[in-house]
Amino acid sequence: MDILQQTIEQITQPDQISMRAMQHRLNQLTKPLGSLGELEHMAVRLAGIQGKPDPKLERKAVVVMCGDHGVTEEGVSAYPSAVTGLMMGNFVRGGAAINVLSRQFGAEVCVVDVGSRLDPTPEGIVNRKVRGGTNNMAKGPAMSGAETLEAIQTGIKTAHELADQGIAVMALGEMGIGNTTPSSAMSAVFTGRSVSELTGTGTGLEQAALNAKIAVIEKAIRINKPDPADPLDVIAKVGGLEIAALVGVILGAAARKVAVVIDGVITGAAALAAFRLEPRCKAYMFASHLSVEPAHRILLEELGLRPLLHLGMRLGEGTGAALAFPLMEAALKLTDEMATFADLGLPSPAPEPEA
Ligand SMILES: Cc1cc2ncn([C@H]3O[C@H](COP(=O)(O)O)[C@@H](O)[C@H]3O)c2cc1C
Ligand SMILES: O=C(O)c1cccnc1
Repeated sequence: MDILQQTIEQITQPDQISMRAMQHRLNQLTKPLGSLGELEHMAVRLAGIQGKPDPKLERKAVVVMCGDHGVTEEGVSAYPSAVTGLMMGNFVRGGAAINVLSRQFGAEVCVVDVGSRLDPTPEGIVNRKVRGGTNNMAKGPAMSGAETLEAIQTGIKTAHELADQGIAVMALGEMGIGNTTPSSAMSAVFTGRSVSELTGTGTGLEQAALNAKIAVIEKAIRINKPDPADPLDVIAKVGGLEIAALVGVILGAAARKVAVVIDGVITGAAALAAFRLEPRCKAYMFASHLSVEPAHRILLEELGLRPLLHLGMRLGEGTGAALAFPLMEAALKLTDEMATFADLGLPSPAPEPEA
């Protein structure tokens, strides 16, 4: 059996008993029932994911998957393809936005080269290059089926390595100039919505260039005919290497009972692909923020996930996802440190959980 199938079969439902225990604890705390809103849902979900009534987030990581895109030759990004490699150097030196946020929140940054054009892969970046960039999807499939599987396996392997190191939550990030194009294409194929409704300006295209980007995506879907019912076919034909690797990270993390935080539209497209491969992985996903890219809202709706933050961000790298770390930590700290009604000598306002 291949690694992908094995991983999918390892994904189970979160632990209901731990979730009930956490909900019971929340109900005893000195606050009106349910008044901590999403923070309460997060605490309950983390208990279920970790299978413990007192979940912990001692170690956190941001996984930044990097890949280049052949479709950039169609002028779909406001920036040249070489910026992918330049930013990879920036990640190593600690100067990118994601480095700053990770330092602030005490998270590790794991940068993986799955498919950049940069050669050699700089020291400090995990070299798991499947190939140096995809083919131009406006002319044919972005990748072969074998390359897609290899990139997904890279993500699974990365998730296992991080889980082995004791990482309790993985924020998903990516770097790949042009990658809002495959993300919109995948979103259109998976949801059946129109490309024009889903596609945004990415790094900042002008209106004429946005119209051209929409036409390129429509052409890629027309000529490749990805099968909406076959997520691997969709990723191969109109996806990307780093997007495939992110699908692997999500499935691998879910198999290891580790929470994953979705970032913007690119990680969102990977999340919907992972969900279509195995719906049970959704129980391990958290949505961090709502990106400016129009497809992101549709992707999160399709997944049934509510974003925690609305900051008008459109950066990627895992920056929105990292911002969820302090909120998750706040949720758990509240459940650990708040007094209960019993501490005040008052009766509990909530019924005991069922045995
Ligand atoms: C300097 C710079 C840093 C970035 N960090 C993330 N992205 C983001 O922008 C790219 C996607 O947008 P598009 O599809 O329009 O190219 C991805 O690399 C994404 O991570 C960046 C883009 C730039 C220019
Ligand atoms: O939604 C995102 O994360 C995003 C949007 C534009 C460009 N890069 C990333």
